[in-house]
Amino acid sequence: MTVSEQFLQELPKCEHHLHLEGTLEPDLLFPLAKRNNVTLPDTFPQTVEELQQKYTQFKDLQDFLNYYYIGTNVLIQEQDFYDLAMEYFKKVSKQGLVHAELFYDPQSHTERGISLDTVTAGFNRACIDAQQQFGISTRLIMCLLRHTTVPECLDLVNSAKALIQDGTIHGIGLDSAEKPFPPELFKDCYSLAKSFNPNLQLTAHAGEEGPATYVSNALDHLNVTRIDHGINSTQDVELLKRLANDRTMLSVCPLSNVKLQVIDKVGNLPLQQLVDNNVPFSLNSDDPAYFGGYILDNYLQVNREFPQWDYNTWIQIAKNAVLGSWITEKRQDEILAQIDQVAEKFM
Ligand code: HPA
Ligand SMILES: [Zn+2]
Repeated sequence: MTVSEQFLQELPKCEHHLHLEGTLEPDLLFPLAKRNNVTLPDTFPQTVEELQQKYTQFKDLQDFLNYYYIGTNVLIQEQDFYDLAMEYFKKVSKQGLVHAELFYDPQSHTERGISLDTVTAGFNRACIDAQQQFGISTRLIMCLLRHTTVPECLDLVNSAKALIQDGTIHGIGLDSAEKPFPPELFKDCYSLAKSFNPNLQLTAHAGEEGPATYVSNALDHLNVTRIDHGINSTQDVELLKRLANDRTMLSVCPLSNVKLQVIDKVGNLPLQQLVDNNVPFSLNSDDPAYFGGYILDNYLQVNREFPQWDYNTWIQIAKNAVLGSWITEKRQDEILAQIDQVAEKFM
């Protein structure tokens, strides 16, 4: 028996794996290119329809990233970053999202001469407005691009010192092409960032295309307390026990995994194995403009392909997402109470 879609719509949801640059829909990309006089490469699709067609399938993570980084070129002014994030908040405010922890990739902008402060100011202003207008609480997570060099990442961390110290940047993440760049390469970058603020939270993409050892190495060498994707953790039973014991949450991205051909269908994700091993995970959209769905779409597809999950299973997933969020106990209690209210209504 599947649960009702109305229940999943109303269930208070927390998102932990969302790249703000990955919310750039084709129908915003082209107007921004025009507004900022940015010429896209000749080989890039020239219309919204052609671009949407391209987004129906990617060969792998790198194929997607090639489009993703071209897309970032249209973001120039502080207002562009604000508009981008606000479009995302408007959409997910209608999908039951109550809390969002948001990645952004400063190096994809600083390499084009756009300052870290411009990018962060635009995104942060949108976060403040999202709280006011939609009641969505937020955290910003600055990602290091693993295809760049360690000295470049150290420079970024140093330039972010004040933003890390004042908490504007709440966490550090690690993204981009995974397999050639194992997590331990970035050990010094993580420890430097943490030295700026002991309350800084740490996470990293691992075990998306890379093996389970990348997940263990991220835990051992980067001291992360969360793993992004992490689905290949299921290759290692001892690792699953460790994740369960330490309550290390995996931020899983079902539609992304299918679009990047990490898995052939959502139903083949090892989610039942995670449930059975008591490994906490949340369901997320990753780069929704590219992967064909926002957070609710991910919940709905998982429900269709895991029809054995009942209301209790879904409520536990929603609660694990709250408990894995980097928020105060007060905010956790608020969201947990909202979940109980919805549970009462449907069960
Ligand atoms: O899914 C992803 N994986 C790695 N890097 C990324 N950068 C944006 N999205 C992703
Ligand atoms: Zn990601």
